[in-house]
Amino acid sequence: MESITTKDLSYTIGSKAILNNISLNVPEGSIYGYLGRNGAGKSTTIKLLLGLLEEADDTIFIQNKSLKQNRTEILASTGNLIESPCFYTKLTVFENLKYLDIIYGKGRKRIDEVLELVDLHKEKKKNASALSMGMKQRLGIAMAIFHDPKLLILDEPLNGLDPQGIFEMRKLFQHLNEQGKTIFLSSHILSELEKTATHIGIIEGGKMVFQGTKNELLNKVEKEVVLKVNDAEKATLALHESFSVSQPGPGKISVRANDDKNFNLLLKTVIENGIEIYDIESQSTHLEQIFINLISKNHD
Ligand SMILES: Nc1ncnc2c1ncn2[C@@H]1O[C@H](COP(=O)(O)OP(=O)(O)OP(=O)(O)O)[C@@H](O)[C@H]1O
Repeated sequence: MESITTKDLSYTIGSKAILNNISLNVPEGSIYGYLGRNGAGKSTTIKLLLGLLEEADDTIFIQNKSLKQNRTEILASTGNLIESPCFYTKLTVFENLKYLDIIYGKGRKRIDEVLELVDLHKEKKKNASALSMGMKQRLGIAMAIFHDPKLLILDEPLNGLDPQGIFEMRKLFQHLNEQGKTIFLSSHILSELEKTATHIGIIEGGKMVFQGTKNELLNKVEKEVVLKVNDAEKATLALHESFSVSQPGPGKISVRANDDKNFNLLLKTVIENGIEIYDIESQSTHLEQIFINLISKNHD
């Protein structure tokens, strides 16, 4: 089942198209990273998903239910964190959760459970204002998950955190995900999502330019293999039908291979043609480069 689907979601402000036919498919149980540069449309999408902006048509479905028609029920099973965490700075960590318990009536056990989950039990007596940035963000998550929602929607939750804070948040996302929660989080930094997300959606200029599993994105990684050989001409001839080959220097050929099988075929072809290999250098395209390529294609 899909946790979130949008069917050609569009949004305009005045005459400006902010989102253009966004069709999200967020599988239940996934950690879905929504990636895009500043101004790409991530926050607008999230505000629409949370009913904070009103969509013109009936195009957003959460757990297969129309958001427009089941807003209260859907929001009751959703937790969210939009940019900075929301809590009372003059109350302690415990008091902030106690306050939520007055609203939800989940009991003391739930407060302890949540404190344990976000690893803030040792800080429960501290004033929220005295927490480190990472701890504040974790308190924000604690507030968002207190009512035990199935779906968490987080806008740039790693923004401003130091490496340790990012590491702890990642651990927390994985832990929450193992507990069955679907996590939809946005970021403008691919490396922030690369380690955490199971699925990735990339948005640029209000349009989706990629959506799929992280492995599908990783499959776009190309290896550039440089071989030092005894006969570069012969190697080029043997490979040119199946590969894009160039000769970067004397006795060297450079070949692009887009997956492990391709790499294996490349070496097999060279060896079967009786060419001697003296050295192999292999360099993968960085995922950031793939992101940039996908984005710039959209501008062509
Ligand atoms: N109220 C508004 N009026 C006019 N333009 C707006 C408004 N809100 C957003 N926009 C424009 O819509 C586009 C998308 O903005 P949005 O905040 O959704 O992007 P984003 O991907 O979340 O970027 P950021 O990470 O910078 O917040 C931007 O060009 C922004 O300037």
